[in-house]
Amino acid sequence: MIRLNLVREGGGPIVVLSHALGCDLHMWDGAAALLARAHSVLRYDHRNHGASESVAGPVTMQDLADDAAALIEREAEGEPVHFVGLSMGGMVAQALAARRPELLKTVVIANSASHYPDAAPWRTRIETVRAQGVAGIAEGAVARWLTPGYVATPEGAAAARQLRDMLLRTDAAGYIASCEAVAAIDFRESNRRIPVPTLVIAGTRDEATPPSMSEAMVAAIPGSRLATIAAAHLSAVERPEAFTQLLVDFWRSL
Ligand SMILES: O=C(O)CC1=CCC(=O)O1
Repeated sequence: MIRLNLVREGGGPIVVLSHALGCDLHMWDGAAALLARAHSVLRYDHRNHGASESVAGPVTMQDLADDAAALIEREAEGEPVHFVGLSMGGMVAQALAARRPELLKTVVIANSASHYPDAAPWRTRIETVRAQGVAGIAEGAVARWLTPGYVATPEGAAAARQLRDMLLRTDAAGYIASCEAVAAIDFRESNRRIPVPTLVIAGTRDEATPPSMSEAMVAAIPGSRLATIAAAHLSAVERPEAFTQLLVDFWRSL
């Protein structure tokens, strides 16, 4: 079993937070503080990210979902959890919900995709990281993550700096392996078999995973709902109050 770094805070129903590519569990600092008022919030670093174990060699999204399943089995001790994944975390959520639904009470897939019709941008990104390290893609990544208007505020500028530092701490080989896993996803069929109540969240200003990708997931996942947030790719960072309110409203509505 891969050793995953985790933080657990608060008390109540368990909410597991799964972060984006090139981030770590601190991506959730704002949202976790709000959720921990009434929930037991468990956030973790994916393998090859943050303070979790680095594993040499290729990785698939199913490997990341298996890591999350092992974590839930150990930490939740049989209690199904609310699983919230953003971007790559949302891809883990899709894999987990199709293969291990018994572990989940609900699933939230935010700013994510079920498939990339064109893998060429991922090949370019991988080549850039091979040549220049993660620093070579840092500026572009942060520009996709937050809206310029938010970054122009003192709070947004601090968030942008924190995210950039997070990305720069990510090991290049682990980042490349994760990009390969992201580029290869195809949940278009398995999403039709997700039996868990599902909320899909789209950022209206998200150019990395535009709202059309969220609409495609909602069309595939039985009974799923779509909500939108006026934010770029890391909606939970830019709008933590709006993001967590959507989660709470969704859970209350069931
Ligand atoms: O890094 C990006 O540009 C967008 C992204 C796709 C999957 C993920 O986690 O982030």
